[in-house]
Amino acid sequence: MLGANERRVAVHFGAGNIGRGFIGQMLSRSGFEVVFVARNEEQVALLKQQRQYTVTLASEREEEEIVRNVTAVHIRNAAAVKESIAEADVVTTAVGESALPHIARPLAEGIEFRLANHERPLRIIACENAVKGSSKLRKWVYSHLTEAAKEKAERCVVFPNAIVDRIVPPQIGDDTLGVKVEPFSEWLVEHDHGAGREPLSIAGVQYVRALEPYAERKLYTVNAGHCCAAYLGYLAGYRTIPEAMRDERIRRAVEGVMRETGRLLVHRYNWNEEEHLRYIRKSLQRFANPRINDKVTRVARSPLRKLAASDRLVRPAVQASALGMEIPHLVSLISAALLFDFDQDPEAVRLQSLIRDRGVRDVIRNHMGIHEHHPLHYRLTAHFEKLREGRRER
Ligand SMILES: NC(=O)C1=CN([C@@H]2O[C@H](COP(=O)(O)OP(=O)(O)OC[C@H]3O[C@@H](n4cnc5c(N)ncnc54)[C@H](O)[C@@H]3O)[C@@H](O)[C@H]2O)C=CC1
Ligand SMILES: O=P(O)(O)OC[C@H]1O[C@](O)(CO)[C@@H](O)[C@@H]1O
Repeated sequence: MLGANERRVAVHFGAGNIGRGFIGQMLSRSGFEVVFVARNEEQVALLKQQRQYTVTLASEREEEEIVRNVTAVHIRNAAAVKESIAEADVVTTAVGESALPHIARPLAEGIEFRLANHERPLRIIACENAVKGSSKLRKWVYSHLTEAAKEKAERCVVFPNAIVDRIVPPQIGDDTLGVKVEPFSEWLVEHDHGAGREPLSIAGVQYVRALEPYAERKLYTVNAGHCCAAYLGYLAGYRTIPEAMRDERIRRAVEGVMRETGRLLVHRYNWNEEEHLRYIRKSLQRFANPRINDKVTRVARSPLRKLAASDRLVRPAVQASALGMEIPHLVSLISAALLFDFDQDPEAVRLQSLIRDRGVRDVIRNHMGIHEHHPLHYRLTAHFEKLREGRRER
């Protein structure tokens, strides 16, 4: 892919599951030297020392790939972070949506340093489960830039939005850097007109002119369906997603949610129904993969983020309801999400304290943005109460 003396550098913020298990792997495959910016001291030391790690597929043959030409710098090593950004052709992130504001300052300092030296094009791609994650990151980064740097950045730095899809659960075992991942993967990036150049060639990346339909397809199908297995699985007492998916009642509910959002998507984008059904079936297969030991509490994590008006649950429910579509499975799923009370998840603890202190109607109105006069408000409240009662009686 590269000329003999050509060196290409990618800086990736967050050496976690998707960072090592997907983004780092693809960047390394494409011939980039990958510099992880991480906050875990042990990981930084190991990446610097070993310069490689192994990605194993959760498939029958458990194929392995060595991801080479990687290194790391600690997020607090400001000078090293700046220098890496100055050299980079692309910067990616997978730190979690809520951590984006925290990496904005080091990123902005790196951009200022870079722009003082040269104006080569730079792409910054947030690979988070977030609606328009790169645009949000751009706003935070710009809040730290001087006016002069902003002006230069307008000319040569772009923030194309992206979606990434691969199930990568937290890793178990002794290999601190190794990652086990599902065989499926998808990485879609908005075509970056901004810098006025050819999009950067990265293995596994598909460039699209309009990201929104794909983003909604992923959010409303894979993410909503996966959540359904997690929240219903949690209430039923299952530990892992594959265990929950073996419960026929839950499997049917997961499929029901994806069919409801599917009707909405097919209507909105005029898609071929059969093709979308194949996507749903593929998602069901992915969730049930017995080789992925994925805990229900991981997939259910951060319920306040997942219950936000713009996210995977409320947004399709409100859109479908506006079109007069029946959505009983989505209503059950959202009600189950409101009952997620895992005490090691800070957002679940906060959610439960909001419900306790202010009542569920307040959460539905103020957090989820569904007002009392909306038909969904009553249905959600009633279903939540029914589920809560059933749980008390058990
Ligand atoms: N794991 C998965 O299956 C998928 C995850 N995603 C998205 O990718 C993002 C990351 O998810 P995971 O990899 O699962 O989480 P993770 O917790 O394994 O990785 C996040 C990493 O970011 C690091 N981090 C957080 N704040 C930081 C900071 N200020 N500076 C430097 N590093 C920082 C953490 O130390 C951690 O290593 C999330 O937005 C998630 O929604 C998207 C698709 C699939
Ligand atoms: O829970 P989050 O942070 O949105 O991200 C993880 C989700 O994204 C996925 O990886 C799908 O790409 C699922 O594993 C999971 O539902």
